Amino acid sequence: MQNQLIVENLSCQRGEDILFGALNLCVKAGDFIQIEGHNGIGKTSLLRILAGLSRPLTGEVRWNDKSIYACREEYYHHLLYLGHYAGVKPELSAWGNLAFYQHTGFCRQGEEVLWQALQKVGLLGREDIQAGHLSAGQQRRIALARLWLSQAPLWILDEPFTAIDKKGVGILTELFENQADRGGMVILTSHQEVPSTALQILRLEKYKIGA
Ligand SMILES: Nc1ncnc2c1ncn2[C@@H]1O[C@H](COP(=O)(O)OP(=O)(O)OP(=O)(O)O)[C@@H](O)[C@H]1O
Repeated sequence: MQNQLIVENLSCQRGEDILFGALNLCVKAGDFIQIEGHNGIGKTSLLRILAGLSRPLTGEVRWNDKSIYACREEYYHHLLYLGHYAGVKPELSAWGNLAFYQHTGFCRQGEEVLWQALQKVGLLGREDIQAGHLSAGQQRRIALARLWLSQAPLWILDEPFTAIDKKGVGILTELFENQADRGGMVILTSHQEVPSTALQILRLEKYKIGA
């Protein structure tokens, strides 16, 4: 069976506000989806619900026909979530961070792929510096380097292009297209245009309560 993420009748409340409701979505192998909408509409809130990090007001998220809360271990094995915070360990080097991720995540193994990942994100030559001493953009690149190691079928990425230059956006977009081509799934948010013809857009505005 191919992997599938099903979202049924999802609604989300934050504070006093219901941000969106009646959201249904079926994400299949090969899908590359951008969640679109203005600041504050609820994109991050939606991604956090899809990643199982917060609960919806109503509705359910299912991975391969099981509630994500009922198959947490399997789901987290299959999911790579990159949120606003890089999730990088400041006391470890770029190399150390990636080696740790390789050890704990669902990853391609071996030093060669780790060097390739460092090269892809432009951190060759800086691999031994403690991450905490690198710039915000360079720390972000350590987080993004995980994408080149990951074998997780589902990638949920909140603003992956933040602090990334135009060339980097092109390289990442190609990686996302490859992930979809090999039967994976990518769901992301972005405030900049994503240069891909494969991209499907989900406009959150459509699910705004009272819209
Ligand atoms: N834990 C919380 N408690 C109360 N309100 C919250 C909480 N988290 C988010 N919000 C509010 O929910 C709304 C949606 O936030 P969210 O971060 O999901 O929007 P977004 O579409 O990702 O925005 P942006 O494009 O600016 O990143 C905002 O008004 C925000 O202030």
